[in-house]
Amino acid sequence: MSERSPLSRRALLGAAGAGAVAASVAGGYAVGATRDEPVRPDPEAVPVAFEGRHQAGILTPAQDRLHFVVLDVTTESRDELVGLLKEWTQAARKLTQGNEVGVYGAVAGAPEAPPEDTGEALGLPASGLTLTIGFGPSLFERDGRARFGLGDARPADLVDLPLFSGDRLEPSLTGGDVAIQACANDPQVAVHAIRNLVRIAFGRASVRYSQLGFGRTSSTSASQATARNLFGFKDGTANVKSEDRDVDDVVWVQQGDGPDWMVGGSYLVARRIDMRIETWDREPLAGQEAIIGRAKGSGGPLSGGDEHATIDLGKRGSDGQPLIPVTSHVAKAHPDNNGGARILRRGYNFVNGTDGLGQLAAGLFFISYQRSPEQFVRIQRNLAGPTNDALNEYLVHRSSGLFACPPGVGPRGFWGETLLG
Ligand SMILES: C=CC1=C(C)c2cc3[nH]c(cc4nc(cc5[nH]c(cc1n2)c(C)c5CCC(=O)O)C(CCC(=O)O)=C4C)c(C)c3C=C
Ligand SMILES: [Fe+2]
Repeated sequence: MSERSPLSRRALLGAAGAGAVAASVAGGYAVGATRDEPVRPDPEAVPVAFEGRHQAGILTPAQDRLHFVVLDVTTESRDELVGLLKEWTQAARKLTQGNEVGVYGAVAGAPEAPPEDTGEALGLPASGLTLTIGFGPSLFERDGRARFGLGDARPADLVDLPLFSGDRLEPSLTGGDVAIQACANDPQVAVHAIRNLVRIAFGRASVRYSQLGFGRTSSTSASQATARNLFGFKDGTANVKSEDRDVDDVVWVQQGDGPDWMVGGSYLVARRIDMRIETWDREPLAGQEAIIGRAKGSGGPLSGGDEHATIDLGKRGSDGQPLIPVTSHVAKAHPDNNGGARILRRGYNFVNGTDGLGQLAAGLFFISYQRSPEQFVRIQRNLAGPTNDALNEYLVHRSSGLFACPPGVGPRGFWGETLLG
């Protein structure tokens, strides 16, 4: 046994505190707590449980940082794919609990060999790290040919998302076989996790693209304050929350929805949406608010009230016009205008430096989870296009991906066991 195993990275370096409060937290709820008693995991000390009925990182209160990676599987051997998923799971178990990858980790191995763990998270706590995996349509079938014997296992609605009006997708940022979402309250912890998982995949899968994110643009628990996006608006106010009565219906695949291996799982949509920041910044305040449909300061709907007041799409001003313009983003995205469709948003701001014109290469890495891809498609169809959502003038959708996230794993299970086990 290595000298540090099974201690956490922080315990290894002698920092106090982390181990003492290592209470187990399942998906953001303390063990024994009811669904009505959300707890806010201490971002520094308390690891989020890796095992459970559902994968963590979906209903878990959204952490502050993201590293999202999409990979293509380069082996065509089912055994090698299963081997990779098992190794990833073993590493993910350790990483999410604040431990190093491998038996000897970063510094306890043979000096002649490259370390098993890359080491940049030594001394850092688990930082609320969650790792969530999803499988793209191309893992099952490519160019009309089944892969890994999975042809019949592909859920009928796991197909590439349709091209929406106004989409300017870059092929290198679109599709992909496997997505892994790392969320943490420390960016170095999220980056370390993805770097080590990618390293483990060497020879079996290669990176298609990855994206760093900061400043969560959605809260997923009523215990969280609403953060702001790069247009300066509170984002996530009307999001589905883990405490909502109907959250299971919105997010988790149920028996009878499709293949049994997805029961307890969820569909992940990822879209890199570039935001025309400089153009937006020239828009007067009242114009910005009319485009969103909410007040910039409080986040309250333009129909009146504070941030969490109910939106009244029918309320009219003295001029007879709806107080929330019909082309505003919230009007177009509202369930009442989308056959009741709702989604759990879990996106992040990003800035990829500046473009060739000196403008911020920034936007929102949109992530949503839903029981069926149709929920997202319905809303996005209503938003997309120049004559629909007024916000579109300031947005460009650059990437698109749909991934089937299997249910959670048990103590001896592995990621994707219900599909490939
Ligand atoms: C297809 C789904 C959605 C995309 C894509 C999307 C992009 C996007 N949104 C904002 C900013 C805000 N969105 C807000 C609300 C909101 N957005 C969606 C869906 C998509 N947004 C929904 C379902 C809702 C809730 C509608 C409702 O029921 O009221 C808000 C308001 C605050 C809030 O409720 O979260 C803002 C602000 C940006 C900047 C963006 C792309 C870059
Ligand atoms: Fe939105």
